[in-house]
Amino acid sequence: MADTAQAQELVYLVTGGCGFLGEHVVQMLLQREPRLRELRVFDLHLSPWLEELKTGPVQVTAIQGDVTQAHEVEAAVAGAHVVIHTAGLVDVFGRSSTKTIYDVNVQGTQNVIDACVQTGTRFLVYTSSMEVVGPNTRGHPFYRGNEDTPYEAVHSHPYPRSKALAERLVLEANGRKVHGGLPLVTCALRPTGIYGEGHQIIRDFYHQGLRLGCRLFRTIPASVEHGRVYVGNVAWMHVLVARELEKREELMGGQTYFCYDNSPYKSYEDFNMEFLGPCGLRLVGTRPLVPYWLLVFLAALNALLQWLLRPLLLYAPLLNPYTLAMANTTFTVSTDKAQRHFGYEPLFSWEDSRSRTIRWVQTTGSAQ
Ligand SMILES: NC(=O)c1ccc[n+]([C@@H]2O[C@H](COP(=O)([O-])OP(=O)(O)OC[C@H]3O[C@@H](n4cnc5c(N)ncnc54)[C@H](O)[C@@H]3O)[C@@H](O)[C@H]2O)c1
Ligand SMILES: C[C@@H](CO)CCC[C@@H](C)[C@H]1CC[C@H]2[C@@H]3[C@H](O)C=C4C[C@@H](O)CC[C@]4(C)[C@H]3CC[C@]12C
Repeated sequence: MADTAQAQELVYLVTGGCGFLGEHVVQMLLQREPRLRELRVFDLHLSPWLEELKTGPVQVTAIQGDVTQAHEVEAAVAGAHVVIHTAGLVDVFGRSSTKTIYDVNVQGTQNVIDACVQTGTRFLVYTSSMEVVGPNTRGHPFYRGNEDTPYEAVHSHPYPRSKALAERLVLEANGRKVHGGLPLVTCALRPTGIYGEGHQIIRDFYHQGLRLGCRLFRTIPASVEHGRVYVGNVAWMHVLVARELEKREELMGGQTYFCYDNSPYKSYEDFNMEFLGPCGLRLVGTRPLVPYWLLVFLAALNALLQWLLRPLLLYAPLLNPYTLAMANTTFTVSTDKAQRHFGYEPLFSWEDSRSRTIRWVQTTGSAQ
């Protein structure tokens, strides 16, 4: 818990604070922000673990609310010094309509910005995504790129499009006068694929592997590298940015930062095997066992079935043309911008991140 010897004066608001990343941000703030007086956790669905936090030295206020409702957002933001906006609809599988994705990710972000302006909150950290850059629909590789690497960002899917629009809103809001006359200071963090305790897709792959006799079958060439970052390090970056924005507003205001750490560059499937292997699963094949044209066909078939079945039921498998393109396109980041701008170093080593994730898969994996 926070060091109570320092003056506890700050009020933070974390939107989406009960999500996969949001929970880690909440825990990290409690452990690593000694100036915290109150932590407001705003989410559509409040988690039971919040109750346990209410007995600590920091006042934890749980707020059940919807970012699409401007009045709810404004009430939550009023009096906060810093807002960390992680709430979002993460959907690349077609579970939600395009309109719902835009309402939550774009209008919800606009509501957060407006609430900061109206109530006088000066510091806003936005959780963006690598997907505002790519991979693009043309499958161009982004190999060890950084924030300045030229890349043709072409979005056809509502999720990356919504994240790109929302990120632009946040960056354009930097410098706007908030209530009281001082400027708003904003920045955006762009995680690559996050992994760690609470990562639902790893759990799904684990259960799929168990059903297939402790095997998974390689579908993506091992040479396609996919950027991944440990959730604890992403949370740590959020906490550091929130802390440093005040001191370095000229340098950091309006900036974007990829989230990175020392996780190895691997294909999506080989990376997952770093955790699933020690849990008893095996990846069969050194090369893809299914020809690529067949995967393309199956992905298109899934999209067609989703569309045909929509009036009757929700059919949203992992494989669709977009997720196939993502998994099959190299997108890796190599940058030190966060280190240069605000002194970020990963808090968790790769070995630590890996063993924490393995432990989590082992303990929660069989409980389904
Ligand atoms: N998971 C990743 O690999 C990844 C990578 C890059 C960026 N991101 C971004 O990180 C953020 C968090 O993602 P996550 O993986 O933790 O997702 P998540 O779904 O686990 O968490 C999102 C949280 O937002 C909440 N939320 C959704 N709609 C809301 C609404 N209308 N009002 C209030 N709360 C709402 C959800 O209840 C949930 O608790 C998102 O903005 C996402 O775009 C995630
Ligand atoms: C072809 C399949 C057979 O094994 C594999 C499908 C894997 C996909 C389901 C995932 C491959 C890449 C993932 C995405 C990536 O890690 C980055 C993301 C950014 C973030 O903002 C949200 C999550 C995600 C879109 C993530 C989702 C799952 C993949 C598409």
